[in-house]
This record gives sequence, C-alpha cells and structure tokens, in this order.
Amino acid sequence: MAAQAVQVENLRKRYGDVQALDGLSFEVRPNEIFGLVGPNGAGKTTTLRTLATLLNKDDGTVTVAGHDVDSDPDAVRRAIRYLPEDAGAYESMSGRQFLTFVADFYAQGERAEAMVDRGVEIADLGDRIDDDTQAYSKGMTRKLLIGSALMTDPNLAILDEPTSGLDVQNSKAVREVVKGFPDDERSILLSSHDMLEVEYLCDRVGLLNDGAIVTSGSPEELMAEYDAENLEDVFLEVVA
Ligand SMILES: Nc1ncnc2c1ncn2[C@@H]1O[C@H](COP(=O)(O)OP(=O)(O)OP(=O)(O)O)[C@@H](O)[C@H]1O
Repeated sequence: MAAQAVQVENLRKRYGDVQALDGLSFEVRPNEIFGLVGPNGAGKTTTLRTLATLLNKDDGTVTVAGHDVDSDPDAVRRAIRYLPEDAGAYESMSGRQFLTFVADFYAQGERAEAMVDRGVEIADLGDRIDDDTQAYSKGMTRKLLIGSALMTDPNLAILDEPTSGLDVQNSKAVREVVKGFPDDERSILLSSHDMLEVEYLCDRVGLLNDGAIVTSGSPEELMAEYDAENLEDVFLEVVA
C-alpha cells in the first residue's frame, strides 16, 4: 500500500510560554485534498512549516510521502512544494524567467521546459508572464507562485491560503487547478479561512484549535456530526 502523503502523530511545539502545537495528529491520504482550518493562532502555519522542514518540532512524529522529517529531511524537501501565505517572487525577473529559475532545480532540458510550460499555463497571466514580477499585482504574484508550486508535480503541495489576495474570478481559476491536481501520487494540504472554499475543495478537513485537532472528516461528515448546514457553522461551534 502506498505511504500516507502525510502522517502526523502527537506533534508538539512551544515558543517560549506559548504551546503552539499540543499533541496534534492527522493524516493526509494519497489522492486527497486535506484542509487544515482553525481560528487565528490555532497553529496552522506552525504545522505547515514543520512539515516543510522549516521549523524543528519539540516532540511527535511527522512523515511526508513516507519520509521522516528528522531522519530524512532532504527526501521530504524533494517530495514537497510549500507556498507560504506571504510568499513573494524574485524581483528583477519576468514571470517566465522565475518559472525557469525554479524548474532548473527540479529538471533539465525538455523536462524543465515542459515544467515551465505547465507553470505558464497554471499561472494564466497571458502576455504579462514576460513582464518583470516587480510590476505584478498581489494577485498576479499569487497566481505565478501557484504555477511554480504545482508545475514540478510534488507528491505533496502545501498551500497556505492558496487564494489569498485573489479576486473572485482568479480565485475560481486557482481552485479549479487545485481541485484537479491530486492523483495516486499527489496530494494537497492547504489551510484556508474561507469555509466555502474548504467545503468545495477538500475531501477531508481537520479542525484545529489551541494546537490540537478537535475533529476531522469530510465536510459532509462534519456537518452531520455538528448538525450544521455548512462548515462555517461547524467551525463556529468547535471554536466557541
Ligand atoms: N516565531 C514565533 N514566536 C513566538 N510565538 C509564535 C511564533 N510563531 C507563532 N507563534 C505563536 O504560536 C501560536 C500559533 O501560531 P500560528 O502562526 O501557527 O497560527 P495560525 O493558525 O497559522 O494563525 P493565523 O490564522 O493567524 O495565521 C500563536 O499563539 C502564535 O502567536
């Protein structure tokens, strides 16, 4: 059986006096979009950064695509792409040059060119792909970064607020790309404050509060469990 895309068990992380993660456990399965949702300060970014090997945990076990973040961080880095909420592109490069720059880390020759073509397609910036990224709006930069994250076909794409800063039309376009991404070897872990988005995109959701998962399941299961009409009501009930 294929390894889980993500397996997190009893994850703990403290910053000074703040217990940011307090025994967090969840899994992301192959071919799945998993949404991590929770109020401000619940520990979402801390979790995503730990999975991305950017932050050391205090305790617990974390494996990504079957690789342990402590014993094999390089394999984890090869298996993932992480898009932070506040990520920017490199300045003094066009969008296409940026995609080429990223693709060169992952492939050579025709494979790299095909990656860039895919990135250009996902970013969907038309002629503006050849403009300097310094001249991009926030939304254009976000689309470029989504293209750059997904074009390399990671086993796991970790997307922090994927549609942050995007207008309605562009949010919809990005959601369609995200929705079509998973297959048996590719999964998505995302965090979002937009419950409509989470309900539409995610196969399963983990509701995080005070550094632990309070409940998880498909949006339908959670709505049934809390006798709610939508995920927003589930969320409000859980964090009340
Ligand atoms: N570098 C840091 N130093 C000290 N405390 C931190 C640091 N980073 C996060 N924290 C604290 O850890 C807790 C979890 O923060 P985290 O950013 O993971 O939450 P979040 O769920 O991503 O929040 P948001 O929805 O507001 O982005 C919060 O109490 C936060 O203040």
